[in-house]
Parts: sequence; structure tokens; C-alpha cells
Amino acid sequence: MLEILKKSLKKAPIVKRGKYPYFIHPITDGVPAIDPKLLDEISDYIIEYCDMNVDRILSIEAMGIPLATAISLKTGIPFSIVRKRQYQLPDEIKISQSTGYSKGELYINGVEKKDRILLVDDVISTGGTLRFLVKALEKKGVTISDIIVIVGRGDGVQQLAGEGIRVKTLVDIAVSEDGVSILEDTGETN
Ligand SMILES: O=P(O)(O)OC[C@H]1O[C@H](OP(=O)(O)OP(=O)(O)O)[C@H](O)[C@@H]1O
Ligand code: HPA
Repeated sequence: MLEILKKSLKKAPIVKRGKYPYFIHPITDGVPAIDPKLLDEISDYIIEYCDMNVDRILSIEAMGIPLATAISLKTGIPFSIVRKRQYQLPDEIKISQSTGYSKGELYINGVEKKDRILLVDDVISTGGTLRFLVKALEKKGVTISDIIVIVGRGDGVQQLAGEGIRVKTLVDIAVSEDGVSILEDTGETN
């Protein structure tokens, strides 16, 4: 199950961003290239595993976009993108983004209070990005059917679980300066 994803993760190179060992992978970086077979494998799995009874898929710029596109094409469900750019639309929600290696702002547009959404992203590490996003969506009154993330690393999933936010991952990994290893049977979907 998810063999293309696991095989490709084991080959991911590591670079240091400050002290943070950052793995580089097609799904999390678009580098070196996204194999359509990989996207196909992942999107089929998500459609099978998640509650797809939703009005909208919500993804986060940048690397949530190919995932949401693939799922949208297969299901006919439209998707919105949480952007790093401000639009100054009347209902825009600004949130802080904090990862293991960066800080910035994200801007939510295109979701309505009555919406039921599937939230999809490429990777969770500290959980900083999803924490603020989920809280802002809940405050707006949006219903989140599932939060699905392709790769789990670090303790973000556990941290958020402790705060009542359930994140499903397809594959969990450990990352060191030497490379990526797959943690079998630790993710909720494995
Ligand atoms: O759990 P966290 O520590 O918050 O890290 C996860 C976030 O980090 C990446 O965002 P980034 O803005 O770096 O990525 P991208 O523009 O390459 O998608 C990724 O897409 C997640 O949104
Ligand atoms: O190690 C990583 N690689 C790619 N994207 C990421 N987002 C958070 N951590 C990482």
C-alpha cells in the first residue's frame, strides 16, 4: 500500500534549514518532479479513506495545490487555496503560519460558514500551520470532515491530537541528517 510514496520518501535528500533537517520530496516540494503515478496513488487512497461528503476541498499554498487538484479532478469537488498573499476581500481571514523553519502569514478566502470541507496538505511537522488554520476555520463555523496530510514527521500530529484536532497521515517518517526512514504502522491510516 502506498508503495510509490514510501519508496520515493526513502530516496529523499536532506538539506539543513538552520538546525532543521529538511527532506526534499516531489510531494512536499515539487522537486525534482511529480510523477503522475504518485499523485494517482495518493489521491485514490485519500478518496477511499476520507469522508468525501464535502462542499469543498481546502488546501494550503504551495504544495497542497497539486494534491487538491488531483482529488478535485477525480471527484468533481471544487477546491480553494489558503494563500500566502493578501487579497483584502471583505471576509478574508488572516492567520499566522509558523513551521520548524519559517514564519509568515496565510490568508483564507473562499470558504463559507455553512461549508463542509476536507482539509488537505502535503506535510505536518510541528503542527504550527494546521493549528492556526483549523482554529480560524472553526471560529468561522466551517465543518471540517477530515484533515488529511500525506507525510507526518515530528510530533505535530500528537501535539494537535492533545488539543482535540485529529490529523490523519498517509505515511509517518523520521528525518535525520542521514536521511528519511519510514515509521511503519504509526500513522492513523497505516
Ligand atoms: O507542521 P508545520 O511545522 O507547520 O509544517 C508544515 C507546513 O510546512 C510546509 O509549509 P511551507 O509554507 O514551508 O510550504 P510550501 O510553500 O512549500 O507548501 C507544509 O506545506 C506545511 O503547510
Ligand atoms: O522537511 C520538510 N520538507 C518539506 N516540507 C516541509 N514542511 C515542513 N517540514 C518539511
